[in-house]
Amino acid sequence: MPVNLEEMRRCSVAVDLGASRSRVYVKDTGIVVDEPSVVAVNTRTAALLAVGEMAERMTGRTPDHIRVVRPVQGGTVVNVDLAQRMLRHLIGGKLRRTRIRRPGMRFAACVPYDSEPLAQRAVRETLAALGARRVELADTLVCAAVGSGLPVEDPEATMIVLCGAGTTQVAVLSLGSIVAAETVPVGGDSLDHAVVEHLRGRHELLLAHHAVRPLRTLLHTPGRAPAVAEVHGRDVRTGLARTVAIDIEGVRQAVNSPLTAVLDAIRTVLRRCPPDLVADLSDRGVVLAGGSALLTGLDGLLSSSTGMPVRTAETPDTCAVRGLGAMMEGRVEAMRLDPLAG
Ligand SMILES: Nc1ncnc2c1ncn2[C@@H]1O[C@H](COP(=O)(O)OP(=O)(O)OP(=O)(O)O)[C@@H](O)[C@H]1O
Repeated sequence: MPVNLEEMRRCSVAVDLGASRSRVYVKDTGIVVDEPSVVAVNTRTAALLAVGEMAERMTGRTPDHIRVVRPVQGGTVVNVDLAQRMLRHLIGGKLRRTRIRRPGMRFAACVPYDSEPLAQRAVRETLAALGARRVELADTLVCAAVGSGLPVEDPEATMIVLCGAGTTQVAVLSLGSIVAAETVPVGGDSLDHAVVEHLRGRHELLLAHHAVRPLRTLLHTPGRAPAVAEVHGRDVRTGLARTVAIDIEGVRQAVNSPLTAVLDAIRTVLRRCPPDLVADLSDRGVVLAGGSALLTGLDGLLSSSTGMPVRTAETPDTCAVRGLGAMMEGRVEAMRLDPLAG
């Protein structure tokens, strides 16, 4: 999906609808929304009870008549109605406070490079309900590369690994387009799942998904992390609350295991690239973006496994929406490839 930079410059609101978080960037203002893509609904009345952070805090704690729903999965809007209502609440009056004129508002949105036409239509429909007269779409990978400060329009290769909640996308870009790309269904959610399964198998302890987050901060480079940590959960057999001392190295190994799919994806993309571009990459290395790029030690793991330099983008979680914002604000110059005369 080639990005039309001319059309992008006419947009005033950029949206990145992620499985984990939704982000909205307003031209010349910056990010105005960065909240979990979660809604809580009363199943009896269909009323929306909470959105964003508030709805996420309700996960796993609701009575029968309240359902916590994620309207976006794997970068695809799976429930257009709830996604519209969620965004309307998250954006609220924020656009009114900017200089954006409502009639004729143009939106830009990023979608996975391999998204189906139906999935693209779902994004357009979602944003139309917010008053978008026109929606320009761009590849999330290209947006994240721009947001990471990569010179994507240059005739040199850049590699980006975008680690989200549900998926990881790997691509080599050159001249503003994707040369080769691969997606694997491994992201922050599967890493959390691996930790939960490890504790259930090794320690017979059931851990709530939100309780995994504090454990991540312990996964520092070997040598500096504590060897053991105390974790509170529920005993699998008795159902009673229990505290166990867990071995951090075991947790680290459990997290590393799904990451082999990411390494395979990197190798596949490299194999599909022309040798000249692979040579560029051995100098330039790989840039990690997406929220899961914040996982401590991920850059070191990928670097030691691929032999290439790996750096994590600055604020990797918001790269994609900031990249869209840079395109809207005209901060990305396309390389002119006009046909030569004669
Ligand atoms: N400090 C951190 N350490 C490790 N993982 C983190 C950290 N902060 C966020 N994450 C993980 O990053 C993921 C969210 O990343 P991101 O915001 O890029 O996802 P998304 O764009 O909503 O998802 P997707 O790209 O799959 O649609 C979550 O799984 C979250 O657990």
